[in-house]
Amino acid sequence: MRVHLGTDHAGFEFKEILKNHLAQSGHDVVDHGAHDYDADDDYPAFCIAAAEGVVQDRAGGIDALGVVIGGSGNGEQIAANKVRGARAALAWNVDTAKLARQHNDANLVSIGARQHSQGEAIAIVDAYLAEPFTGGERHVRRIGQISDYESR
Ligand SMILES: O=C[C@H](O)[C@H](O)[C@H](O)COP(=O)(O)O
Repeated sequence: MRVHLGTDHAGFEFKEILKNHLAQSGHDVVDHGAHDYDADDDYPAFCIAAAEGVVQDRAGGIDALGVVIGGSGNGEQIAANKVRGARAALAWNVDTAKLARQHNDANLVSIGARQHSQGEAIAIVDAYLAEPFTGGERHVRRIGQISDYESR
């Protein structure tokens, strides 16, 4: 699977670790930055670029998901969700990561790197990437309602 990554300084160290982990797991990783540590950088552009990559890939039939990372994951989720077609979920444990795929078909997950040990955060991302959308009628209906609003 292709995995698009975006982070600010707060998630930079974890992003570098995650990038290696995902590559070793066989994923095709696209790093949208930050490419260098800068304590004054801003998360929106990195997260928007990651979300655009996911949406464009999926529209082209490529199996892709995204991970946006920051201190809390809050701003990163907000920024990613400004991209039309993005559904970014803030996951704060393995269960919420799985539910983001099962119920929401979330095409990005947002991680607060300051909220977890690196091992916990990797487990959250792995759980998110591995979990399929159930395709349940009620979930499809609800996601459709959000998409309808987005396209109006
Ligand atoms: O929601 C935003 C993220 O958590 C940012 O990573 C965080 O606000 C960065 O904080 P600071 O600039 O104080 O390192």
